[in-house]
This record gives sequence, structure tokens and C-alpha cells, in this order.
Amino acid sequence: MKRIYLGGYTRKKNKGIHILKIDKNSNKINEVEFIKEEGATFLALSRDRKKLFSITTREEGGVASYKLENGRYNLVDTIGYMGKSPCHIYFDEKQSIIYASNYHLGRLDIIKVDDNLEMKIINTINYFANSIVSPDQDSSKCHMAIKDRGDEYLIVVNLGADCIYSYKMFEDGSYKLVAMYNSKAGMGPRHLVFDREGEYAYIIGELDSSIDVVKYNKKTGVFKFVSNISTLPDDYKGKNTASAIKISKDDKFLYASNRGHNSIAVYKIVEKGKLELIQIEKTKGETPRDFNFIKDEEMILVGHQDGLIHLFERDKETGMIKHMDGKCLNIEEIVCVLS
Ligand SMILES: O=C1O[C@H](COP(=O)(O)O)[C@@H](O)[C@H](O)[C@H]1O
Repeated sequence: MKRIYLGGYTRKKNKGIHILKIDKNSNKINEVEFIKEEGATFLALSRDRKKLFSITTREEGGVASYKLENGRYNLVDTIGYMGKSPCHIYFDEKQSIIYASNYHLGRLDIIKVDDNLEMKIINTINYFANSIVSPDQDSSKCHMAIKDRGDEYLIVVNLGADCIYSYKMFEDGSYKLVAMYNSKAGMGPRHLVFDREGEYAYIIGELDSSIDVVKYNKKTGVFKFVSNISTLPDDYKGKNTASAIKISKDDKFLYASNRGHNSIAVYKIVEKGKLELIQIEKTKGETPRDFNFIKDEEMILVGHQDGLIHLFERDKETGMIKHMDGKCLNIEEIVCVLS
């Protein structure tokens, strides 16, 4: 069974990165390694899992690299003094580059990683635009950067500007902007996920708790709006910020988390780009910030920023999820779940 990596804040009891393994017969989850790291909110892995990268608040904020040696991850390098620590990192395996999205500084740092995992910032993209709808959009807020499925373009999500940018990236960290997608003003795009073919993407709006379904042109990097759907029940009037969005491997189901309503919304992808809301399941914790499929997508593990880890069983045929009573782990302040 693949390992599960948890990153989170270390403001209270949490002290670093938790690496877990699930027993496929008993569903018992054991911690197989713990890495002490300050403010290890977001993580990234190489495909072979021998390279691990983490955000850190050490040295006034930055990124740390770890190498798997003799079954354990050892710290290799830290890029510190980034002003504020980033909120999301993505490892581009092909170009050996880390893209570090900085929410608080509204910028993207482009970090070259050598074979020994020593890192160096080779370029920075600064964003200055912002929307005026929400107080959370008082400046650019770079929330995520990922490559598209074909590894052709880098997609950068700016919550503060209600904007998604597509770039052609070059080995030396230089870039060319090829397209821009503007979401509805005030949506506050946070994360996005592509379907397997990379033909459609689903963008989650933190500030208006909705999902934009968009068609993606793999050749040009252009996104085109298809539809929008809420992540909340119609009658919910409380505060909410939507957080993570994940798609099942078979492209049949989409999952989105709600912080405030404290739930996961489940959608059936009825046909390419068309969503039908089939379930909204409470997560039984406060602020479900991230979640992921585990045990070959038979289960979902939900990490709460203000609560524990909760487990859900998942019906692969119907996509529906069900809380597994008695199955929760005493790990708090979680921001990132990799599996
Ligand atoms: O989703 C969110 O992310 C931002 C950025 O994360 P941070 O760990 O860099 O602070 C966070 O500030 C915000 O509260 C939250 O909604």
C-alpha cells in the first residue's frame, strides 16, 4: 500500500510531517515515519517518492528538500528568508523545478532542484492585480501552480485577482504567458484539478464556495467556461470557504471540501464537463482543509485544520462516501494530504 503524507501547521500540538501506512486487511493506519519540521503546511513528492519537498517556516519561511535514504527522509537543503512562507508547492519532475505559490506575497517562486536536491531560486513572477469584491482580495494571492496533464503549460491560480494564468515555461525559469482565464468576480479561485485526458478542469472558488467547470485547450492553454455549481446545500446560510478539490482515477466522480459547513460535496461527472451533486457528507471535524483517496480509492482520508483525521469509506461504483465511525486519528492542524 502506498504511503500517506500529511503536512500541516505547527502552531499548537502538531510538530511536523506525518507519514502513514494503512493495513489493507484491518484498515488500521500506522505512522511509519515522523519528520520534525516547522510550518510544514504543503508537501510535494517525486514520482518515485525518493524526493520529498516541504514548506517550512524555519529561517523566516521557505522550502525544504528531503532525500529518502535507507528507508528514511533526511533533510538536504532549505531555501529560507522568502519573506513569508509559500502556501503550495508543486514539483515539476521533467524540468526539476519547484513552483512555490506565495499567497501572502502574491508571487510565484521558481526553484531549480539539482540531482542532490540542493535548491536555488531562478526566477520569480510577481502579481499585482486584485479584485475588489471580498476583503480577502486586497491584493494578489497566488494559491496554486501545477502543470497541465500533458506537461505543456504551467497553470497558476490567483485567488486575489479571480484569475488563472497559463504559461509556457523554459528550463532556465523564463516564461511566456499564453492565456488568462477570469472567473466570476469574487469567486476567489483556490485550487484546480484536471480530468485524466486534461480536456476539462474543475476550479474551486474559496470565497464563493462554487466550482467552475472549464474546457481546456491542451494546444493553446486556453480555458473556456462551461458551467458553475455550488459546493453547499441550498439552505445553508453560514460562513464557508471551500478548500480542496479531487477527481477519482476513473474520471467519474469529483469531491470538494467545505470549511465552515465542514463537509465534502460529492459530484457525479455525468458526461465530460457536466456535474451532478449527489451527496454532501459532514466530515465530523472543523475546517477540513485537505483530503485524498487512500487504499486504491476505496477510502478517503480527511485532514482538518481545527480537528482530527477522519476516514470515510468510498463506494467506487456510486462514488458515495460514508464516515467510518471509530476511525479517527489524533493528528491536528492538517493542511495537505498526499497519497
Ligand atoms: O486556504 C487558505 O490559504 C491561505 C494561505 O495559506 P498559508 O498557510 O500560507 O497562510 C490562508 O492564509 C487562508 O486562511 C486559507 O483560507
